[in-house]
Amino acid sequence: MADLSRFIAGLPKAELHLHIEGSLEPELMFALAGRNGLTIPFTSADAVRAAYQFSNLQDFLDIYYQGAAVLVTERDFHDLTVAYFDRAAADGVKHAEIMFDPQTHTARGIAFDTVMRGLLSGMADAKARHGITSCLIMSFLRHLSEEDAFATLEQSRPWLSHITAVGLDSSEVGNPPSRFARVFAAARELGLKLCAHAGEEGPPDYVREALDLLAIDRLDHGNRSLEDPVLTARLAGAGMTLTVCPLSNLKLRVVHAMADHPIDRMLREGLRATVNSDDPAYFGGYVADNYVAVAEARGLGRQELATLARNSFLGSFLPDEAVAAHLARIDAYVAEAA
Ligand code: HPA
Ligand SMILES: [Zn+2]
Repeated sequence: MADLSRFIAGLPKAELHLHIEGSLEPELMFALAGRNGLTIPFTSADAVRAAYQFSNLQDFLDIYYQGAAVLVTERDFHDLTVAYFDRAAADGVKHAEIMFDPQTHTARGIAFDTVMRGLLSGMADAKARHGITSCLIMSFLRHLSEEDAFATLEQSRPWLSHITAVGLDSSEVGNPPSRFARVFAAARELGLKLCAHAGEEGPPDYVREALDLLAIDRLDHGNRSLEDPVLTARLAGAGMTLTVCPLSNLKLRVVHAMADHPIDRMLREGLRATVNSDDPAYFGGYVADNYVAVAEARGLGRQELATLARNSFLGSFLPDEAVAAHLARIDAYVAEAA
């Protein structure tokens, strides 16, 4: 397995499903709380980690929004972003499309501009230090109203040249994509790409709504699509990218055991599946750990791992020439490793 881990770490990859707030490690959480004069209800970073036991998505979200409350200044968002990229660089990430949740911050009185300045300076730092390219996906919290999402889209207007896509995250069941059809249409009018979490806990119908009512460009998670063969064939036929997050699936009990993870079934069904970390500080691993986890549990070999890495660039919002260049690097890497 050491060989396969080394192969995975060196494999050029894009990360397409990463919530930057979900990369907040407990140590940084404590440091930021101290810097900002805030108290957190834990005595140590280890105690924070010990509390990360979830039985479903909502359990996780409750603790995740609480953790994000230590992010206050532009420097906090910058430091968070730099820490993610330093870790991602070690995992062979060459490009990352990062989700952020402005409403988690603006609801606490943090200015939209503060969030944007911190994230963008961290991304510039990552480009300079590691050569990693990146872009931003502004995600709407689906437990909040359509009106709130529209207000967020309005706030983002001065920053639109720095935002590539919108997303839809938070509590899925009971908050179907249909609630956000109008705000997604407005985002599309503004030239933004569209992503949505669907089929993580929600039924295949939610995935269908994301396709038919939101006209998404990319599907986040999508696991439960497999319950519906017609939907699965449709996703495969459309070349829809699924941003699958194995360790997240395990921690949030979307799968009962990694041995049951459907990543190889997805590939066999012709789905353009990718592997991502979602909220690595909460789910126990960054992107390479996710590749290793499915490789071990499902017996994936180098060819399948390379397919997953190729899919990550094919499913990215990078221009065609950049995608082609990354694919050529993967081919060269696989040939050299053989
Ligand atoms: O996996 C997730 N699902 C929904 N919302 C989220 N916000 C952060 N991570 C997630
Ligand atoms: Zn997610």
